[in-house]
Amino acid sequence: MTDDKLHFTSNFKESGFVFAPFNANEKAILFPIEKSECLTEEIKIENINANENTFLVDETSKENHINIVEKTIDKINKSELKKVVISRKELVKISDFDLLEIYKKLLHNYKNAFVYCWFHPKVGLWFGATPETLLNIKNDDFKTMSLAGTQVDEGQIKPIWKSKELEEQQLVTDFIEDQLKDISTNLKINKTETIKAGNLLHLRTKVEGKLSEKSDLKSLIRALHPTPAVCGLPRNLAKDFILENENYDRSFYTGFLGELNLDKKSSLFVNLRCMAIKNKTAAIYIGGGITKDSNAKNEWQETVSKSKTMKKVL
Ligand SMILES: C=C(O[C@@H]1C=C(C(=O)O)C=C[C@H]1O)C(=O)O
Repeated sequence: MTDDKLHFTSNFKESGFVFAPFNANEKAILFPIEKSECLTEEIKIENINANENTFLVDETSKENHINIVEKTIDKINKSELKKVVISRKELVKISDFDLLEIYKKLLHNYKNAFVYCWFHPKVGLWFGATPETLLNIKNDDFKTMSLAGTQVDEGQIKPIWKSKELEEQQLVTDFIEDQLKDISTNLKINKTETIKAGNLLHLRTKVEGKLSEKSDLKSLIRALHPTPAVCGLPRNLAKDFILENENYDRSFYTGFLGELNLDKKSSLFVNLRCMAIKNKTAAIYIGGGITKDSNAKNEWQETVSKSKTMKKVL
């Protein structure tokens, strides 16, 4: 960027790079294309040190997370809530911080993720390696996905998914279909498949369609974000529950980021497997979907597994 001012999107008709928070009522930051300089550089990623550090479990965070997950399961059993994504933030001290080294390690380790490093002097420094596309759109043809359900990749040839994960992911697919049916045509829901994201496996269903003439990019983004992959169902109830109970600010985690209206294309990703760096401390953000069939200890373990995506490069 050619200045350090904060710019925001107003209607998603602007061009540039967008960085949007989880809370869709808050403004999305824009690096406007007319104030940006695009440089391309090839990054060599050989000689990557593959040492894995060990990180101690913070027992207080563990207890807090288990408590809030139990409260969420209870709420789901007693209300019309079907799913809520509960997350937490874990602080990790970094001894020798090297921006380029971290970025190279992310690229090296997560070949099929959208790997990014984002900085604004008034907001801070973020890194991520996300497996989830919010939206790819060219002219009016768009692609999105339903991504949910998690298990650790132990090299299993044909992973077996329990009904909890299958149902949880189906909720996301049904939500996406429902949200898109009035603003699109030619909607196609593909077969559900297993994908690998770092040390984890997820269930993914690709969805594609054509944006209706009477609709626009803003309504498409609003229809999708936040999906129940990162928020819950019903969306507004889940969002209120998250804002009241998570006890911390998700800020840009589970928001979205990417290129907006460049050459008639937008490529937006859900901000997952990410961290914000401040004062030699990384704040790693991790969460998971809670349904009536969740087990609080397993949900804690799932966030520990997800945190390894970022810990591996620190
Ligand atoms: C919320 C996160 O991931 C999301 C939740 C998942 C789940 O509950 O199984 C799986 C993939 C993502 O949609 C995260 O990584 O922090």
